[in-house]
Amino acid sequence: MTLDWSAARHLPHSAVAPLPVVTVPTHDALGATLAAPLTARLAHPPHDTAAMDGYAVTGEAPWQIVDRVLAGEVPRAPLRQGHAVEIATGAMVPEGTESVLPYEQATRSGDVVKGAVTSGRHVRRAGSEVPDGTELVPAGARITPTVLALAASAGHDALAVHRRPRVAAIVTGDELVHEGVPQPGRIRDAIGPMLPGLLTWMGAELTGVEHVPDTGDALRRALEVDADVVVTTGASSVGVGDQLPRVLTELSAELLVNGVACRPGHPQLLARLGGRYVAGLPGNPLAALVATMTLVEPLVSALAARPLTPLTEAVLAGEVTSHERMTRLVPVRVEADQASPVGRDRPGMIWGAAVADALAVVPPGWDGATAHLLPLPPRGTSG
Ligand SMILES: Nc1nc2c(c(=O)[nH]1)N[C@H]1C(S)=C(S)[C@@H](COP(=O)(O)OP(=O)(O)OC[C@H]3O[C@@H](n4cnc5c(N)ncnc54)[C@H](O)[C@@H]3O)O[C@H]1N2
Ligand code: MOO
Repeated sequence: MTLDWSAARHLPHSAVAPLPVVTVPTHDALGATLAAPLTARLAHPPHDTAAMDGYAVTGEAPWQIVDRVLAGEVPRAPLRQGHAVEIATGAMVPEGTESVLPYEQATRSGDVVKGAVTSGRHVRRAGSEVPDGTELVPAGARITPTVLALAASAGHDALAVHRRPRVAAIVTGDELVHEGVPQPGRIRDAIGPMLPGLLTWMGAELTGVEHVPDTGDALRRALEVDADVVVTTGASSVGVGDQLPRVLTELSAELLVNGVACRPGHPQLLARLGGRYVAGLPGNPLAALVATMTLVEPLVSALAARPLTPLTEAVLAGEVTSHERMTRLVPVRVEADQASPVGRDRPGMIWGAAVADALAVVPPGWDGATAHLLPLPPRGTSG
């Protein structure tokens, strides 16, 4: 049951329910999804606040300096005409304050200060930025560091969220080594080092990367890990050492995807096993990246109650040939709205993807000018 690439990418969204809603302390909510709109529990600023260091004043200059209020203090009395209170940025201004005169615009002589003010300047009025009860961020948004800052400033100690899906990675392949230059017949593990950053970037919480020998028993034991999703690498094809399809059949797993019509990455699969999902990535590193973006990213979004990540679109420059039956996923650099293939994109090569911004989606028979893009983690601008 090989699926068309686009259908395979959409399938986790239609077949997988979000993780249940839990309430977590705000400081633990980074990366989770808001299960309810984030609303302001208090006005912001909560009180009339000085926006500059200087003098809170009212009426016409000159003013007699009668007091000083620092951030965190409560003014001792309302401000009267002709009076000034020395004030710090962020401090609560006395009732009756019209404006704040910054030090730079003030002329002080003893306890008397003068200067030109515009009425209302440099005072942030209570609730002027956020009235109490305002809906700040809708349900379904990912809790980024700035959403977390907003939640805290809006008075939330706990948030109702769909937590980040917990993902365990299992790397198979008796030929793999994890340090140094491999001996003949062996190869360095490239996928184990790639998965943590990729999974974290897409909003999952990685529980660990386990290296497992190419035996059915070892794989079966490893699949018992406590996680929402188990991502396996290698062992997905039809070779004698390729245990995953056989083990999943023995365990009566429900196969949701078994093969995707794409190049590279066609021997990828998705199964439901007890309360967990198993995503099988092919062993070739570029194929594994394609499968992660095709099945795991939408699966993580679905479990986290987020919409399917929208694809961007760009003009596809250079010589790109389509496959007659398969969707090709081509590493490209993106500048303005133009995507240029970087080459070095054989299934066993990760070089091209390492210098690419996205994978261009080239459907079967494509001969258009533009293509959809699957963005990869940002790589900066180092060329
Ligand atoms: N008779 C067939 N053979 C193959 C088919 C097929 O349809 N019929 N499909 C080919 C395709 S396409 C791919 S992709 C691979 C998938 O193979 P597996 O998922 O079973 O992976 P392995 O056989 O274990 O490894 C394939 C290749 O990748 C290297 N590898 C594996 N893991 C890693 C890793 N963590 N880091 C770096 N490189 C890794 C491994 O040494 C092999 O060279 O099957 C084809 N064969
Ligand atoms: O997934 Mo394979 O070549 O399509 O690497």
